[in-house]
Amino acid sequence: MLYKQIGEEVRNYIDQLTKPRGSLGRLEELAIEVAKMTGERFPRVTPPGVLVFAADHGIAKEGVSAYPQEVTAQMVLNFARGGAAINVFSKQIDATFAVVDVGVAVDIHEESVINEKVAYGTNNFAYEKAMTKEDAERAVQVGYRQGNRMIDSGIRCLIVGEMGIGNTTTASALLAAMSGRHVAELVGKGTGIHNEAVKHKRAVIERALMLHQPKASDPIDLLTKIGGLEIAAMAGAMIAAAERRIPILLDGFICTVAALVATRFDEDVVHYMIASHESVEPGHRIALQLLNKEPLVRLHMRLGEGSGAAVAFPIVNMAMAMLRMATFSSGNVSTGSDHHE
Ligand SMILES: O=C(O)c1ccc[n+]([C@@H]2O[C@H](COP(=O)([O-])O)[C@@H](O)[C@H]2O)c1
Ligand SMILES: Cc1cc2nc[nH]c2cc1C
Repeated sequence: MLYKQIGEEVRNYIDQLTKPRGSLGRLEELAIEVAKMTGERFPRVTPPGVLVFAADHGIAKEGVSAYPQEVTAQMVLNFARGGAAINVFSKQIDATFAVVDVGVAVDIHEESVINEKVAYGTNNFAYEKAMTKEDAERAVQVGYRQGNRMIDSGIRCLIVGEMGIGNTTTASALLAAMSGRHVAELVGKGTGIHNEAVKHKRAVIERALMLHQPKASDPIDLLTKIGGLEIAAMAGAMIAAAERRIPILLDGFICTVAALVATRFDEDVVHYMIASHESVEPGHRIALQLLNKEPLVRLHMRLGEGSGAAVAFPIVNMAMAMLRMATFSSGNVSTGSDHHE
């Protein structure tokens, strides 16, 4: 559970720093939140860790993505060679980076890719269950193990990213099931499909939900019927981070849906999450609302990989730096009157 007392102490301390009370806005709240998570009065979020899980989706066969399934494996190789957006952004924030194959449809022959393949992609959930219960559990455990491994290496903030052609369809199905909202409200263009294809994507998801009737409160039932292997692993990694009191910086739509799945395993995990950005994908706003999180930035991004979280990370880091300011007494600055708010 959270260190509420330390949070209060940090709140009072921030009011002694040499600035008008409340003038650093959300940064003040971020410092208090991270202090409550970590139990530290001067928390550090560096170095951050970026853990990308990749997997394929049988539902891609329904023509719901703008790109072919092979792109998942091709992008995994690109991550391994440092050519993706998340590689460039990770370097920029001095992050520890790792990519895990938890369910890509082909074998990946690349040493730097962690091989934790649970299956060669999921089944097409338009017609059958996405995976077995055992595979859903295994994928969560992969994430839990890899999350712990990354934390063991010394990271102080976890960014969980993903790569998986078709995964906005999977994430939309999961979100519709968990939220009870209409698919039409939350479905979007993913990698960039046209309006007619969005209608088709919506119909595919609606039919699949009718077929499977997943239980909204049962994460293994959700993952088994309409889930994704990388989404399961992301949930597992978040559970590990929360247990270890490591702040989790959420990324976009798929990541935030994985976060919701994680809260279905353990509702306390939500207290360790910080929302980074708001993706263009319409379901993202809904998923963030369900977690009761306000994003730090809106940059019209819709890439995934952990990229939005990496972009927002310096803001979180800046909030921790704020705590190193002088206080009114140490800095010889006069305090204001009692008339301020
Ligand atoms: O993070 C997001 O909000 C986001 C929004 C749209 C697309 N993506 C990425 O694009 C891929 C899924 O898109 P799609 O159209 O194949 O379902 C997957 O690899 C995600 O990382 C990610
Ligand atoms: C090229 C490409 C890169 C990605 N990164 C995350 N999802 C992606 C989807 C595509 C198509």
